[in-house]
Amino acid sequence: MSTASQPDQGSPVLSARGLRRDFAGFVAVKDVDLDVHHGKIHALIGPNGAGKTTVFNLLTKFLQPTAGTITLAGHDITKAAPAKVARMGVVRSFQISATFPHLTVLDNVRVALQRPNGLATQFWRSLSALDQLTPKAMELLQAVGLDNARNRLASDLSYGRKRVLEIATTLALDPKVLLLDEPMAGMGHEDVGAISRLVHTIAKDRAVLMVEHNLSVVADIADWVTVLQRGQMLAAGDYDTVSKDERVRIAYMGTEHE
Ligand SMILES: Nc1ncnc2c1ncn2[C@@H]1O[C@H](COP(=O)(O)OP(=O)(O)OP(=O)(O)O)[C@@H](O)[C@H]1O
Repeated sequence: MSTASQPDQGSPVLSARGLRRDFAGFVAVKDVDLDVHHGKIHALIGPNGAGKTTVFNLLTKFLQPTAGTITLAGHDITKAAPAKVARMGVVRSFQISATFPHLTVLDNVRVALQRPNGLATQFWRSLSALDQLTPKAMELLQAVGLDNARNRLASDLSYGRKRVLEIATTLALDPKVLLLDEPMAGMGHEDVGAISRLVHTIAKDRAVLMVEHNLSVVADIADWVTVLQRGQMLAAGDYDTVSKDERVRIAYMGTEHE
């Protein structure tokens, strides 16, 4: 498709062209082009099995593409290792398991701040070294609205606030591109509103690529939407445009969204 580019946005931070991934002869992702821009939210949507997670894994280099190119700020990262890509600022938010349930909210963020690349927690630093990270950790907790819960154990937080903490630990890595994998999954109505506002705020300072099944959230906050079906791009454009696309309507027909 030729609709990957968003008009008048300047150069994309993260860009993929002709992305393809085969698994033992099965083509999970084919001919995918997408651009993720600073200050914008790009949503990747599509029915189950459409290839969204595979695209995420390709962009973060957890999977090597069978074909295609990926560039970050103009540098070709197609063959770069996951740790390098993370160090260059492409950070994927893993789900709640990325936080430590028996640490406090503050300690979770302090530990995240001492990680060099977000892929592994290194050995613990001394307490005094962690103390130096407290002001920055508090700044992050304030930004996401968790400062009043700083001394609570992560395991005691509500589901929605655990997701917020998880986002805070991801922000500790100061990503240029933040990839969010279904940030609203399992959320109640109130939490969806809060996380949507948070993602919207976060995207002011970075590029966000988000896989999200909740289409009203996509309608509210996504600047650009790519629709995948059976591994291929079905449509790309702003939400109004893609939601009116007959092929997209058919792809979603029979689901709760249409
Ligand atoms: N490691 C793998 N080996 C073989 N097939 C795979 C592998 N990973 C993904 N697939 C297949 O690739 C296709 C796309 O899967 P993927 O998980 O990327 O879709 P998705 O859009 O994220 O789906 P969902 O919304 O259900 O999470 C599916 O048919 C899946 O079975």
